[in-house]
Amino acid sequence: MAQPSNEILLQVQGLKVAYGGIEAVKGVDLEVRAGELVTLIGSNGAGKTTTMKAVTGTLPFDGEIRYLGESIRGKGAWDLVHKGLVMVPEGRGVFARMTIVENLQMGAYTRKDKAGIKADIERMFGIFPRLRERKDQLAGTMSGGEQQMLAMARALMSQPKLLLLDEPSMGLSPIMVDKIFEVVRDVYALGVTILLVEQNASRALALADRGYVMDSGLITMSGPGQELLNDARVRAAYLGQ
Ligand SMILES: Nc1ncnc2c1ncn2[C@@H]1O[C@H](COP(=O)(O)OP(=O)(O)OP(=O)(O)O)[C@@H](O)[C@H]1O
Repeated sequence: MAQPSNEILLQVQGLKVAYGGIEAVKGVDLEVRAGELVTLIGSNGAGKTTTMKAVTGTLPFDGEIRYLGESIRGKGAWDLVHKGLVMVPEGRGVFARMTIVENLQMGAYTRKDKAGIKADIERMFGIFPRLRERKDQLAGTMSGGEQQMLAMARALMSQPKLLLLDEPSMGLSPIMVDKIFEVVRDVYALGVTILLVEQNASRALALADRGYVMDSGLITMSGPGQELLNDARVRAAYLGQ
């Protein structure tokens, strides 16, 4: 398993985001270090996706967000993708009318190394055998779980330094949820740093080095994944126990 280092890839301090007059994020602090798998859990409407959107440069915000030690303020989303900050959004967003191989090639658009891209497509087929079986199929005709795998593989093609996954298990059957969490674990084991947003708190905390609990726009608890998993308040509020 990847060893967390001391290098802070992402640092969020006093983050506030409002939609019109409504504050969705009210002062969030969090950080992700190189090699970590960190999860952000919380119920519907807690502000998780809004936090991710601010981090990826797609929403205006108050407070500070630093990626690789530099403020992201004024940097466009594409700029951040080029620097390795890549998000797989909720709802996946694969290119429906392109094949799986074409989607993977699109994921590598920031790269010029043709041989490396070809080798990485093979590597993705190793991690996601289902995609190899269907490589010439149009992405829009794949199942929800297959599209989620493709979205993750496409993101990995850009060789991210920090991969943000927004609710990858949402809307999937229990078997596919198992598969997706296995894949998240495998990708983490490859050494990719991950910030995983999830409503499936028990599965996310079981995998994560550290977790943050978000409620009504604020971080209410944080700590090692296992510790949060065993915490009575977390169990009562998010695990139904
Ligand atoms: N574009 C928008 N305009 C107005 N309000 C919004 C917008 N997007 C989100 N919100 C509101 O901001 C709050 C936080 O939403 P957000 O999507 O960040 O929550 P979430 O924790 O990701 O929830 P979920 O798990 O349901 O996706 C919610 O009250 C939501 O209704």
